Amino acid sequence: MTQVELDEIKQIYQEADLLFSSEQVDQAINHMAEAISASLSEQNPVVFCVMNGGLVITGQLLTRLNFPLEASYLHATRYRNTTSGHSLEWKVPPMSAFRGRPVLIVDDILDEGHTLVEIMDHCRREGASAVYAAVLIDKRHDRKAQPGLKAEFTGLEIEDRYIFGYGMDYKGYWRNAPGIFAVKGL
Ligand SMILES: O=P(O)(O)OC[C@H]1O[C@H](OP(=O)(O)OP(=O)(O)O)[C@H](O)[C@@H]1O
Ligand SMILES: Nc1nc2[nH]cnc2c(=O)[nH]1
Repeated sequence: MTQVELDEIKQIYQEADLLFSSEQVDQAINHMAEAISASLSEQNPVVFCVMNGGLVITGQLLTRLNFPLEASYLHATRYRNTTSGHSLEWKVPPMSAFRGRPVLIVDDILDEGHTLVEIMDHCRREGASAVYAAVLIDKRHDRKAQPGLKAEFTGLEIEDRYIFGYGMDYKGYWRNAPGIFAVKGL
């Protein structure tokens, strides 16, 4: 990456709109953890982090889930560090056995939802006894892969803008941003 490109990355952060502070996100994650615990604490689930974007929300959720579960990951990408979606590319299939067990898929964002639908279908085909999804963010628009598509557990809803922070990237950067930010003009 050139200095000019790195300067653009810094400028994106400086000019971005803060949609949710880290305190607000923290509260939302607490609520998600309570709802997930109420549904799954007796189910012995396998929890899959969807890399890369799911990294932060999965880590922050896991320490709030105080019941027996196994944590693992899978890696699928549709945006490939750009700001528009393509077909889903599987980089790593689910890395733990889950046949006959409930599965919880954890990701940062349900945007159009093609990513989650494909991952959940895959888990069902491979024999999960039930498949649940938890997403930190649900984006409000009418381009969902299926009308009315929702995750079982959702942290926050946002307007239809391109966002970064808490695992979500801008051109591969700012997954570490401590809040949910919208890119100026997008
Ligand atoms: O609902 P959709 O429109 O399918 O988009 C949501 C997906 O897009 C992002 O992943 P991305 O493909 O950018 O890969 P990443 O996890 O490496 O950022 C995000 O982490 C979700 O997995
Ligand atoms: N970083 C990021 N990734 C996404 N994947 C789908 N929608 C988005 C978004 O708004 N931001």
